[in-house]
Amino acid sequence: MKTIYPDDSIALHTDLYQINMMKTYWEMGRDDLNAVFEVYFRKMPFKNGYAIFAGLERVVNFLENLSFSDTDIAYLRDLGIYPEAFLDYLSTLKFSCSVRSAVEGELVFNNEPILQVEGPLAQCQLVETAILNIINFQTLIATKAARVKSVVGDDLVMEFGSRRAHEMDAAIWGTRAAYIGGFDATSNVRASKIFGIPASGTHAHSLIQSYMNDYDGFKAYALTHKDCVFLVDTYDTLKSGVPAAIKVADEMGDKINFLGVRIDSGDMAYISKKVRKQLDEAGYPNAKIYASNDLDEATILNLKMQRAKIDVWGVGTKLITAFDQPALGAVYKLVSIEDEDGNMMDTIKLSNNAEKVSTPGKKQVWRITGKSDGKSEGDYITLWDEDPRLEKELFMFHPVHTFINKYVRDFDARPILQEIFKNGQRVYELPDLVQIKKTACNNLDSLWEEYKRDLNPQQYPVDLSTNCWNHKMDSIQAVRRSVQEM
Ligand SMILES: Nc1ncnc2c1ncn2[C@@H]1O[C@H](COP(=O)(O)OP(=O)(O)OP(=O)(O)O)[C@@H](O)[C@H]1O
Ligand SMILES: O=P(O)(O)OC[C@H]1O[C@H](OP(=O)(O)OP(=O)(O)O)[C@H](O)[C@@H]1O
Ligand SMILES: O=C(O)c1cccnc1
Repeated sequence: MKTIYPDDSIALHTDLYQINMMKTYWEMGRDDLNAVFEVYFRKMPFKNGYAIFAGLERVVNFLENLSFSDTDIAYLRDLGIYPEAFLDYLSTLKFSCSVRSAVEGELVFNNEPILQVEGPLAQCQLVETAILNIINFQTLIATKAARVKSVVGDDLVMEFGSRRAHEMDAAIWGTRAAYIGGFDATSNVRASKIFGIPASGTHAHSLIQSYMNDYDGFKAYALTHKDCVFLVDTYDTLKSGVPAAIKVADEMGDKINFLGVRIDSGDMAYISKKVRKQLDEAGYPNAKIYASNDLDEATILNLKMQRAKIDVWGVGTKLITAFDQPALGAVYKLVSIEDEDGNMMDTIKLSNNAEKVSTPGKKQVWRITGKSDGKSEGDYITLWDEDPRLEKELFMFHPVHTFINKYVRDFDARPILQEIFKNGQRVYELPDLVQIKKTACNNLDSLWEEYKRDLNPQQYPVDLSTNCWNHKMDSIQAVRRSVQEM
């Protein structure tokens, strides 16, 4: 019979193979070797020109609470594959790694480290799954949200996705990521309570259906609420919904704030123009038109092109499920490991595809901006102990097509990976969510327009320092030699 374990700690939020590798490391006396792993993704999500990093707060929560509970150990014992001494080792395990990461709201790009974990090999291995789980999802949704925000401009955009999200965690953390990426409010009350995101909402078709007609439904809502946005498309938007909304607004006068109407079906360009006219003619030029119905950045842009008279956008399914690209594909790779003599040995993963060959060694990413205009020149990946701020001139070149290159002078260089944990102790204070949202917005301001456009943006340069590039070439040669010698 299945054993019931009364609690659900998060230490087991990992893949079984991580624990199996931990066992190998532990039995072979390698669990404490110092290791460096880096997180990066290979392709820009949605073919976008940038991604917005999100998820660090949850990663921090996870790492700060990382320890195996009694029932975790009991469960692992019940699997019958781990000896008692190994279970004892797990039960006393305390997170002692150092973590460096991009901060939330930072712009990040493909093929650069966005988070780095350094510490005992076994621990680094254990945390991979949760870190990727969190960063992959939240960064994806923040980026999708930024794409939507880029087309709505100054219009308000509300997150409506909870009912279609991939379960409750995705609704909550996806909403937070959407807020970071530029959304203004959410319909999810719990996300609003937890994170302080403004809550916002209209009403559903069921309210109108329960009264069997628009007028009675709107009237009932108006008698029970000050702020009113009426959903006008249940039966017939132009013949019934909007006239009923106007009638109720007229009757209620100052007793309500008639904020506007929502349309949720039909040709929203055509209908919104007609609705605008009806509202204006009835003396409600300030009543806003809200729209929802499977919206995404492409549909919104198209509706704007058709001069749809929509003021507020509700976006659910296609945002929260990252409909057109359901996974970011970030990976977590070992880049350096201590040998038996205590020296750090950098590691590489080869591939026939040049873009897929990993870059060995512990690295830092520097955002290079022009001193005069603060605009981005590109990202510059160095080995950890290099500091481009000490250089007068940088030679920046494409890591695969090296003939694409430039010299940069009069630049500022800002390190992207910040110290978050030092030997298991958090040294980074988590910023307020509003501050994170502002950071994302300011970062986007410093990015040239050509990287920000929705369709076919220019590829943002992510270059390797000469030292980093030489080190990679030497490592490739060394591996090839050792393979030939076998
Ligand atoms: N003028 C428009 N231009 C481009 N896309 C639009 C326009 N109007 C609506 N859409 C989008 O077209 C998609 C489908 O709309 P469609 O009218 O087929 O469905 P619907 O109105 O929801 O149908 P139903 O009446 O059964 O609810 C939605 O994603 C909607 O956002
Ligand atoms: O289309 P999305 O971007 O996912 O936005 C959320 C959708 O959820 C609601 O529809 P639903 O049919 O679930 O409920 P309703 O009865 O309120 O229309 C709402 O009317 C939106 O259409
Ligand atoms: O408040 C709304 O209008 C709303 C909320 C969730 C989903 N769709 C619409």
